Amino acid sequence: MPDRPLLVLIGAPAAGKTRLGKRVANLLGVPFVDTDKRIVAAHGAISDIFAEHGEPHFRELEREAVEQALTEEAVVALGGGAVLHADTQRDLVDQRVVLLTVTRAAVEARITTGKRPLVAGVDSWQALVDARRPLYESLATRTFDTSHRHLDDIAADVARWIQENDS
Ligand SMILES: Nc1ncnc2c1ncn2[C@@H]1O[C@H](COP(=O)(O)OP(=O)(O)O)[C@@H](O)[C@H]1O
Ligand SMILES: O=C(O)C1=C[C@@H](OP(=O)(O)O)[C@@H](O)[C@H](O)C1
Ligand SMILES: [Mg+2]
Repeated sequence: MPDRPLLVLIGAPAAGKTRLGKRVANLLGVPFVDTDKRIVAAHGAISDIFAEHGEPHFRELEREAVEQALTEEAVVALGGGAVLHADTQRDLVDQRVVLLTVTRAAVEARITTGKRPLVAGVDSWQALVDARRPLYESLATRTFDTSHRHLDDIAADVARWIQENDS
């Protein structure tokens, strides 16, 4: 059998995919792959890619990173918009996909960095999430909400669920 992720994390910007994914990988003793981090390492800052080449170019770079990550035995965190790519939607159908959710109220304190070109503030975050919600939900095997609990506790729940459903 070819290698595949133990888990793929999807969901809105600042839902906690990157931070939670790292913790779950540590608990399971497997590598952690964040597709955005790979894009930045290979091509530079995401805001610069958007500014210089536009979102469609970023989505193609992202697709390459996702395609590679889906061949690795790792916990994989995708960028929030990676699921917009039709090939990625198709590839996620037979993966274990966890959707992370967060409320508007809880996300407000998390989106202050300016590192996400599509998220200028909480209103643009909300519009983006409203548009994507059906897609996120259709791809998810399970959903965990990150609004009110510590990441360590949520990561422990996710890792336990994977160990109980090991296939
Ligand atoms: N459960 C949580 N409680 C408090 N802060 C959180 C929680 N989950 C994520 N964060 C914070 O939100 C920010 C975005 O997290 P990150 O993992 O980068 O999200 P994503 O990868 O989904 O965009 C980080 O500053 C992180 O510390
Ligand atoms: O939702 C999106 O379209 C994006 C989310 C970001 O990742 P996070 O979801 O990890 O913040 C990053 O890939 C880029 O800014 C675009
Ligand atoms: Mg992230």
